Amino acid sequence: MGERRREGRVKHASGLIRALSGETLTPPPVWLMRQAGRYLPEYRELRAKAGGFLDLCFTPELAAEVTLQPIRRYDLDAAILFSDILVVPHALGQEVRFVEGEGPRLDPIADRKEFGRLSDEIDLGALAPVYETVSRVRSALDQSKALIGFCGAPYTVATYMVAGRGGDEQAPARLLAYREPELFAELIDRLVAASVAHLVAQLRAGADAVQIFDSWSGDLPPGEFARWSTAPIAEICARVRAEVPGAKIIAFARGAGAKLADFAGAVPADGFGLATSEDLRVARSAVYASRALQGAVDPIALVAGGEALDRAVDEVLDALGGYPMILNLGHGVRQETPPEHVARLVARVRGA
Ligand SMILES: Cc1c2[nH]c(c1CCC(=O)O)Cc1[nH]c(c(CCC(=O)O)c1C)Cc1[nH]c(c(CCC(=O)O)c1C)Cc1[nH]c(c(C)c1CCC(=O)O)C2
Repeated sequence: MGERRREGRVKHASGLIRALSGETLTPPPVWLMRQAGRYLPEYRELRAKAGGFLDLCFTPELAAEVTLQPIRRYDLDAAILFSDILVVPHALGQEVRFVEGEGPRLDPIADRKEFGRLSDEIDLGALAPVYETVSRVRSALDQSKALIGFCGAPYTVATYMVAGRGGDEQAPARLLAYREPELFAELIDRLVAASVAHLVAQLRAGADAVQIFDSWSGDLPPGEFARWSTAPIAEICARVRAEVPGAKIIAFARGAGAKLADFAGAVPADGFGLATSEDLRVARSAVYASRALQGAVDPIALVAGGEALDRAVDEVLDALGGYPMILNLGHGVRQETPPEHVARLVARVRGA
């Protein structure tokens, strides 16, 4: 077989997938949580035409365009599917609305009777436009770039399903977990199964990796964290891999802090996301050296820009460099971020 022909058949792995396979790359691959969104003028323009936020998520042509906007502008190493973690409760039959300027609103699930209204299984047909978006983006994206699919972790999604809203409203879910642990466990199990199905569908549609976002579990005390965050996420990883062997997975338990060592010991993910507040050197020593760490530039340093941003990037590169890493923020890009600061961050990472 000629050299040329062989080359043509080899799929060259992107930097993100190589880092998730345990390679140390200098410079590391870079992408940002919430890299698409309201800080970008081209997003706001398209959003104004799309109607509601969920309409945008469920219109493949537009959702694919929004996914690609930050790649065109910044040449990032990975695109993340434009969707939301709350499409899962939607596909389980819970009413989900996005109220302009206020965030998500759901019909809260406070007791067994309300839990009984949920579907037993996720309706993947209702999410067909999401998987079509994945395959459109994968065809449009250069092979050197990875496409990341995602879901919310069961605990984080449950906080929205129980409270009916976001923000600092995790108390209703925590109360339910203490008062009716069997009911809460059933809700978490329902979400584990739904998350596995949703992630497998994204991987089969062309996603190269998936990230599990646990935005709120960091606040839990260790015993509750082990039960409602670590165990369900570990189960999702194992069940996804049973259906898609070799699937690449990033687990982001935001603000796990000292709980990270046990979390990373129990969760068989390829990479672990770190929040802004983590001590990165402590985190590095707490996780097997072959697993990639991802993070954790302060999104507020990205708003500030200038030399403060350069320093924030350098500190992350110094703390996580020399091992497999992915440069990201410690949480999503904020709406007030000047778009040119993202270009500065990418240039700094690449040593330009
Ligand atoms: C908790 C959570 C949600 N959604 C998500 C999380 C986990 C990560 C985190 O902690 O931020 C995850 C998410 N949400 C969105 C993405 C798309 C991909 C990306 O660019 O990262 C991802 C990965 C788009 C979005 N999801 C949402 C928007 C804004 C919608 C708009 O344009 O009006 C976007 C771009 C809406 C959303 N969706 C959610 C909230 C609380 C809100 C309202 C707050 C806000 O508006 O920022 C739930």
